[in-house]
Amino acid sequence: MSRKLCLGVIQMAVDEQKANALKKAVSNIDYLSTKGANVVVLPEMFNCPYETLRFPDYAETAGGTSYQTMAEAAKRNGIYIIAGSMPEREGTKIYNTSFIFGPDGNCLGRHRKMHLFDIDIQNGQYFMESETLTPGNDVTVVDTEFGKIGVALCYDVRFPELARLMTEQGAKLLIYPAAFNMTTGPMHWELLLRSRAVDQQVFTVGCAPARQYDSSYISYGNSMIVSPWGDIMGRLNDEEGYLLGEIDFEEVAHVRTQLPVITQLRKDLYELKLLKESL
Ligand SMILES: NC(=O)CC(=O)C(=O)O
Repeated sequence: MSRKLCLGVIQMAVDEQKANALKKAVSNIDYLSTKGANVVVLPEMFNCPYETLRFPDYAETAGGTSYQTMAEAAKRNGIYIIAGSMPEREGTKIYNTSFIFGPDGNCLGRHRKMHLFDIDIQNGQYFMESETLTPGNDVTVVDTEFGKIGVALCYDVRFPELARLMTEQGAKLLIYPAAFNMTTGPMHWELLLRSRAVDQQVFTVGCAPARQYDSSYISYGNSMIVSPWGDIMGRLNDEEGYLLGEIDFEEVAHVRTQLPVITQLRKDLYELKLLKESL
């Protein structure tokens, strides 16, 4: 019998001063830990403006200041931290990376955004992450005392294949640190998080920065937690704030027993294959 998990979701505004962003993230983490959170999630690029040309300036190697600050916060509070994402430098490459820390402060896993956000919408949002970023190649599922958690980033939520691969690896909660915008957010954010929850029969979580109208990329906000039935368990608006939600992993089995789409997959007719284990 698994224990219920108390999930904390932090929707914070971006601060261009990295030291301030880290301070704000830590004080929110500490606060949610006092409220009982076992797992705390931060938004995509929580320590950096969401602008491709600034990623190189803000990038750090794994083990850098931002990484250490998150590891220490996890250990001090004895909780799991899904550290949103940050620009990660390795050699000449920069990735959009989410580091995941356990209650002992050790890094349990790392997700490098697999699908880069390269879009150009008429009269709407333009963004080209590939101008400065390299995509990751690995599916990320980490084991916790509560059960397995899958982590992917923002645009990754649009790819049901990745959600299915995480689910096939046993994830019952899919966490997406993200930063949808004012073009795609109103159209697709809720739809995608609820779709991934329903098609994989898992909990899904989207954690976004708060909306700032004076920034070059305006986040939609609306961080939310969705149940395996597709119900919205908690949702913020556009301002800074947090969500606390109870995640009962037993609920996944409960839903799948009543509506057994996962076991009804026609694997005799089609399959989804991971072609490369790791690059
Ligand atoms: N910012 C993203 O990666 C994705 C996004 O905003 C969208 O898919 O829309």
